[in-house]
Amino acid sequence: MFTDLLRDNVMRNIVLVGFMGTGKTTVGRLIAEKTGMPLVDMDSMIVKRAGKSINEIFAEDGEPHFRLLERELVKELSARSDQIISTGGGIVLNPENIADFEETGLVVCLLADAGSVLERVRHDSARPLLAGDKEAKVIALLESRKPLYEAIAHKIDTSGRPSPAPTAQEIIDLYESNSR
Ligand SMILES: Nc1ncnc2c1ncn2[C@@H]1O[C@H](COP(=O)(O)OP(=O)(O)OP(=O)(O)O)[C@@H](O)[C@H]1O
Ligand SMILES: O=C(O)C1=C[C@@H](O)[C@@H](O)[C@H](O)C1
Ligand SMILES: [Mg+2]
Repeated sequence: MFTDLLRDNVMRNIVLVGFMGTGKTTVGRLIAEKTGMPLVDMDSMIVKRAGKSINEIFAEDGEPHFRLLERELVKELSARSDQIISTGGGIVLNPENIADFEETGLVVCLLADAGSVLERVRHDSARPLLAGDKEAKVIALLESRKPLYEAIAHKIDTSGRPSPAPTAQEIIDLYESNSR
């Protein structure tokens, strides 16, 4: 009985993790469109609930407060099923977040090399951790977080892929083969 419940629930969510600019939001949106499952973009939900931007949360309340908001939202979302969840890039910083998501979903890590990330986030100033010398920050942060992203079992390297569509389809195929 218990194993039946576990088996029924184990692949219910699709959770996208990865560094900034790897395409979690964009690919999540496409998967939601193709499958009809609802999308929860964690950054957008945090912004909506806080009533201020991520830049404002970091500047006014500090990064530790943002990580707490993320942690609370992970607990809430991992208790639900049948959603696509696009996480923020720093979700891997707390291993409890990944453990919780793995309980009820397929966790997929999107990877991209520094050049591809820079190309994708070049004109965007909504990411406080990349303020200032964007190139230096991407290279340093990507390097320091690499082991955390590499530790995720399912990974897709999106480097040099001009379109998010093949990545979305790959994830849908993986989800379907894991749900069978
Ligand atoms: N192959 C690709 N896959 C996904 N996104 C791509 C790809 N090529 C270019 N992009 C573009 O990269 C940009 C950044 O993607 P997106 O905002 O989805 O990243 P993210 O992983 O959600 O970042 P963050 O962690 O900061 O929320 C988007 O404008 C998207 O259109
Ligand atoms: O990689 C990170 O630490 C972040 C990524 C974004 O998605 C946002 O969650 C925020 O800008 C922090
Ligand atoms: Mg995003």
